[in-house]
Order: sequence, then structure tokens, then C-alpha cells
Amino acid sequence: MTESQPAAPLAAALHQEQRYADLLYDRLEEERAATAKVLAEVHARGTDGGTRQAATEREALSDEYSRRLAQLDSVESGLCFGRIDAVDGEALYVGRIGLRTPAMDPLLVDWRAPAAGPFYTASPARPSGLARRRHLHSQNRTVTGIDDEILDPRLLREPGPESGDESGLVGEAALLQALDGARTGRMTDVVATIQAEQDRVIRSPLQGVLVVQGGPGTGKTVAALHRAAYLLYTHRSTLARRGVLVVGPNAVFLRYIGEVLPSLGETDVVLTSLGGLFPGVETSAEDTAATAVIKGSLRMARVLAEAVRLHQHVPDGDLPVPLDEEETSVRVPHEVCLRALRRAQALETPHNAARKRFVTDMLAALVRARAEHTQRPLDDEELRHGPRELWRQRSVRSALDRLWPLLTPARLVDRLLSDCSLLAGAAADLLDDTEQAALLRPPGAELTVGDVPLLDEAAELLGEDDSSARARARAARAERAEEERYAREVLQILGLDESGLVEASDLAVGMCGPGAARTTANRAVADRSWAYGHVIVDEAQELSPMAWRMVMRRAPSRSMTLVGDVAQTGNPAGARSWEGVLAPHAAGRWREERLTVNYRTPAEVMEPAARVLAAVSPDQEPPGSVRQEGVRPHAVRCETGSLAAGAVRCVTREHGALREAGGGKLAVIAPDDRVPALCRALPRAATGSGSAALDAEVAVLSVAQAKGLEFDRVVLADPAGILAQSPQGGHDLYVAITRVTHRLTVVYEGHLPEALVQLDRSARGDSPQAHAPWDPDRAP
Ligand SMILES: Nc1ncnc2c1ncn2[C@@H]1O[C@H](COP(=O)(O)OP(=O)(O)OP(=O)(O)O)[C@@H](O)[C@H]1O
Repeated sequence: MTESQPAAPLAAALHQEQRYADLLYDRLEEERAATAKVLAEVHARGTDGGTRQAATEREALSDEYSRRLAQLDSVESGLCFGRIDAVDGEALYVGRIGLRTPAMDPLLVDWRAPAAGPFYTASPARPSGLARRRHLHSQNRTVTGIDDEILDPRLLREPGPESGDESGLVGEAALLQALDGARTGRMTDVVATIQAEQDRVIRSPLQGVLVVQGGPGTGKTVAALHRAAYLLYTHRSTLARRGVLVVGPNAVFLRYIGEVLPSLGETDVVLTSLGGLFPGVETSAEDTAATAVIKGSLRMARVLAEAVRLHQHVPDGDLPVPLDEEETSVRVPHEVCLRALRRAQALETPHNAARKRFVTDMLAALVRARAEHTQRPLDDEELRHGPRELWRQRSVRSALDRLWPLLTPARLVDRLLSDCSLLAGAAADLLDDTEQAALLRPPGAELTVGDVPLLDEAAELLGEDDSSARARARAARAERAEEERYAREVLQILGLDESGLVEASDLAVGMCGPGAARTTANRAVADRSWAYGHVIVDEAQELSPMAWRMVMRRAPSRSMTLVGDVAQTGNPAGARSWEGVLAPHAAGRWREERLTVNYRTPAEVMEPAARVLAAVSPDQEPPGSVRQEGVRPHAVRCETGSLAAGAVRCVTREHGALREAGGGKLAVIAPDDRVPALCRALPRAATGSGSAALDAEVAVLSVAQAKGLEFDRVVLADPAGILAQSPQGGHDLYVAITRVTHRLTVVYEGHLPEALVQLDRSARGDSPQAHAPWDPDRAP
């Protein structure tokens, strides 16, 4: 229940809250100044030399204070947003961070602290010892409004009006106010209005796999991001070392959500798309649906393993090896080659690691063969130095490389997908001819998102390329020597080289400075085998079985949060059920939470959306909308061949209305093959996978590009085309309809899918043939 206060008491309450806010901001300033001072001292010490251990400690301190300072800066806006009054009269203020007086008395409780829990969960039915919950609205540092909810009127010292509230929403007035604004193209935090069912998700224990299933707009993404902030606060020591990874569907989506965690004071979280999960690769190119299904299938793991095995072989007869210096060839007997091959394969270690054994055995055999051939004595000297000397010979190296080459993941995947005989050999019993044909492409073709899990699988099979690791170590040693040489020069210039006060090696560490220290996030991003402390996957229904193998490697502890909606799966290789996804990776170790309230899509739009859902996923309940917009979605029919012109008319009208209403975002969502023509018809609209699609007032997007995003107004072009474009067309239509926060306009030619017929008043009276009933298994 929201208490509407009479003007005079409201003014008094505002005055009281403003005084408290002033106190909090004063304290914030003091903390900032104190932290900045300590940080400056730490940095000043950074140039003093000292031992290596001291330098490491300085880096750690510098990291900690820098993070604290960034956090103190990030909470300036909306520092305190709530207050809870217990039945015994004690008041607790809830805000973005915790603040205490210099005497350590609490002034503000961090929203993540257990004491703040009742702010999000108390209800008139279960008041949790609270008499009142107050939402505080502010602009900059000024408190501008108050919303009170009386949770236990009998116990409130200053009783308010009787409660008749049964909405089940926490802080309904504050929530509706938060939802009311125009879209900005960036998701914001919702820390002041988290709802009870979202709070359960956010505060769920760190261990195990948590699946959050919820319909469109139920706050899965926003809850997952607040959960990341909550976990970092509650388990800081564990997660600071191992890091938190957030995987999103694409780069635009990552930009859309990119400001939420920094606004919550958390900057050391790795955000990446599936196309960027393999170090050094960043792609957003997609395969065709048929190719995506094959690449996403678990059979590809076996195809890759077989492809690696086909790179390990010996000739049917003896192996002739030309020797550079001797201008002759020696022969290694077939059975000796075979024995070396079998010994290396029996190690069951990755290809590049096992290669070492194979090469060692073959070189030993070659030394013997050469001794025999040239009548050299086979003494200890020859046995010890012969192999290394032979390995330096180009002809020897290339003969052995042909039998067991050093492979990189990129080279293996490229060869497999472009060499029809290798593919045929590797996939002989696993993929039929049509499937193999769907995979084949020219050598060196652009990598797709579907290739990334293949690269990761290949990297597992091939193992770390030992020689490049050694090269990196050599380079690091050389770099370090260079730093020391430079440090010695500096000491000479300063006249300190013989003072004994400062060692060049220590100065070299100091000169790297705190900025040179790599954060956990930086180190994790660069390391394919990094084991994160917690992994969050958004739009998790889109991952193929191969993509899951890749993601699971990043979370060996299986501490994960997977958020998604199996009714929105657009990837034909994606999830049908969470049980199916998790059985191979975390059987019996996962739990599910459901989110049931839609904060985005107005009730008027959820009506047709629910009809679409009933056709594609009859077992899924549509989420209930929290609000009505008072605007009905509608459909506009165009003459055949004039869809683009019709869409332009709708966009012109909707965009004008949007501007009149004070601004916001409009998207045209269309089947993939309609997007180019619509872009030509709307040359000033943004499109594609860049952030322009978020920033522009008007964007033309495919369903895949619009996934996870939201817009004030949506013009949905050719819904029948969306249904027809893939086996997942019904799910895509559900996604497209539910992106809107205000008004949906459907523009079409021909007929409307059955679920949308009611949107076109003129079409409702048509004969049944005019709009064939929509069968999700049959394209219209
Ligand atoms: N508790 C809340 N307070 C204020 N706004 C909220 C709250 N929960 C969700 N929202 C808003 O609702 C919108 C939808 O949230 P979000 O994108 O997280 O939903 P979703 O479940 O991930 O949707 P989809 O599955 O359609 O991508 C966002 O604008 C988000 O900020």
C-alpha cells in the first residue's frame, strides 16, 4: 500500500529526509577524501624502490583503494533510496553502499547486506518485523519525493490509511515510476525497486548451478547483474581472485547492459559474448540455421577428435628421411615408426604434448639409422647430441612434421571445414554427406560464432603449444632484463648506482607501477583455461551443446547462474529444456527459480504475445504484466509489394508521436531477409551489430539482433515472414512482440498469423482462408 501524505506532513518528512541525506553526502565526501589521500600515499611509495614483496603489496593496496574510490564515485547518484522502520521504532537507511560514522555506528546499509533484506522482501502479509517501508526519490543530492508502504498498520507509531493493497509488488509506486521513463538505449540498475522474487534470485547461494527461467521482461538480465554485484560483495575474497564472467548473446547486448555493474560499483567483471569467449577471437558472424545445428551438435566433438587423430600417422612402409648435411637419406623401419606412433598415442595426452614423445622416439631411431648408414660410431656422445643435431636439420623436421604436425586450434578448424577429404575422413560415421556439405567453406573463411566452441574443443584436444609458451617465457625474461638495464641507467643518472640503497631489479618492479598490475579480469580474459569463481550466462537458451562444453570449461566448480527462457529459443541448436542442457554437466546439481512478472511489456501487448506462446510452448505460462499502457497494439495491412513503404509510413507516425512524448527509442523488427530493403527505405535508421543500434532514435533489426533489448515503440514488419524464416519462427515472433514498452504496430502484406489477427480490425471479418491458421510446425 502506498501512503499518500497530506502536504504539511509530507513537507516535514521531506525536510527530515533531506537532512539525513545531507549527513550521508558529507560522510561520503569524507570517505572519498580519506581514500584518495591513502591512495596518493601508496602511489608515492611506489617510486621509492624497496623489495619486490613490498612492490607487490603496494600493487594490492593500490588496487584496493582505487576500487574503493571508483565505488565511492559511482554511488553519488541515488546514494540512499530507502528506509525501513522496524516495529520497535528503529529506522535503517538502505543505499548503494554501506557508510558508518567515524565511531563506526551504521549510517547507511549496503543494499546487499543481510540487514537490507527486508527492504526487498517484506509485505503486508509477511512484514518481517517492519512497520513501514519508505522509498526515497532524489535528483542529484536533493530528496524530491517519498513513497511509503505501511506494512503493519497496527504497529506503526504514526498510523497511515488502511491498506487494501494486494498487488504483491514491493514499492509499487516507486516501481511504476521507475518503469515509466522513456528508453535510453542502456539498461540501468534497479537497486531501489528489486522485487521479492528477483531478490530470491539475487541472494541465492553461490554454490551450484542456478537456473532462472522467466518470460520476456521479467528482469532475468537485470537480476543476474545484481546477483553478480551481490556475490562480489558477499564472497569478495573468493571471487576477487577467480573473477566473475558474464556471457551475453552478442556485442550490442553487452553494450546495452554494460553500465549496470559499474553503476553498482563493480568494474572487475568480465563481460563477453559467445563470439569473444576464445582469447584472440571476436566474431559476430552467424552460420545458416542448418550449419549452426551441425556445428552445435555434440557429434562435432568426436569429429574434431578424429580430425586430430588423422594428423598422427606413419607411412605404410619404411620412412625415408633426407639429411641436409650428408646429401643422403636414411630409412627408419616401418615397425619402428609404428612403435613410436603407438607409444605417443598411448599417453592419451593432448596432441601437441604427445608429439614431443613421438619426435623424441623418432629422432633416437634416426640417430641409429644414420649411424648404421654412415658407419658412424654409436657412442654416448652421439646418443646424447645426435637427436638435437638432427632436429636442427630442416629436412628432418619437415619429415617428422608431416607425420605428427604441431597444430593450432585455428589451423585445425580451418582445415577441417575447408578440406573435404579431411572432413570426410573425420566425419565418416558421424555426419552424412549433406551435413558435411553444409559445413564446407573456402580455406581462411571468416570465423563464425558457431566456430568458437569448435576452436575451444580443438584447443582442449591439442593442448598448450609448449614451444610458444617457452617463447613467451623467453620474451618475458628479455623484457625483464631490458627493464633492469633501463633501471640501472636511471640509477646511474641519479648517482645512486653504487649507493646500495636501491637495487636495479627492485626499481624495475617499481617502475612498472601499480597501473602495470593486471587485474583479475585482465588476466582471465587472456587465459583460455582460466577457471572463474562464478559464471553467469544470459539468454542461456541460445547456447548449443558445443557452446555449453566451452562455457562449462570456464566454470569447473559449477558455480553458475544461467538465465533464459526456453520459450524464446531462436537458435535451432539451442535449448528445449534446462534438464536437457544440464544433464551432461551438472546432473542433480542444479536448481531452478522462476520469475513470473513482466515489467516491460504492457498487458495490452502481452495478450497477443500469450496467444503466440500458447502455440509454440503450450507448457509455458506467459508472465503477467505489471502495467497497462492504455494503448492497444494494432496491425496495418499493405498492398502486396509495398511492405517497405507501409513500414516507412508507420515509422514516420510512431516516431513523430515518440518525439512529441519527449523522446525514446523505436525499433523496426523484421525477418532477416526483409532487413536490407527496410534499411534502404529508412536510410537514417541505424542497423546491425554496432552500438548505433542502441543510440539511434530509430533502428531496423532482425529478431536475433533485438533479442534481450527493449524499445518504447516497435514496428513489427511481416510477422508471417518471421514465422517462416526458421524452425524456431514461432519463438522468434514471441521475442519480437515482447520487445516493446509502450506501443506495438504490426505492418504486413498478405495475411496475419492467427495469433495476431485480432490486431487488425479490418481483417477480423475476413474469410478464414485470408488468414490461414498458424501451425508452428508448418510455415504459413
Ligand atoms: N525490479 C525492477 N525495477 C525496475 N525495473 C525493472 C525491474 N525488473 C525489471 N525491470 C525492467 O524491466 C525491463 C526488462 O528487464 P530484463 O531485460 O532484465 O528482462 P528479461 O527477463 O531479461 O527480458 P527478456 O527475456 O525479454 O530479454 C528492463 O527495463 C528492466 O530494467
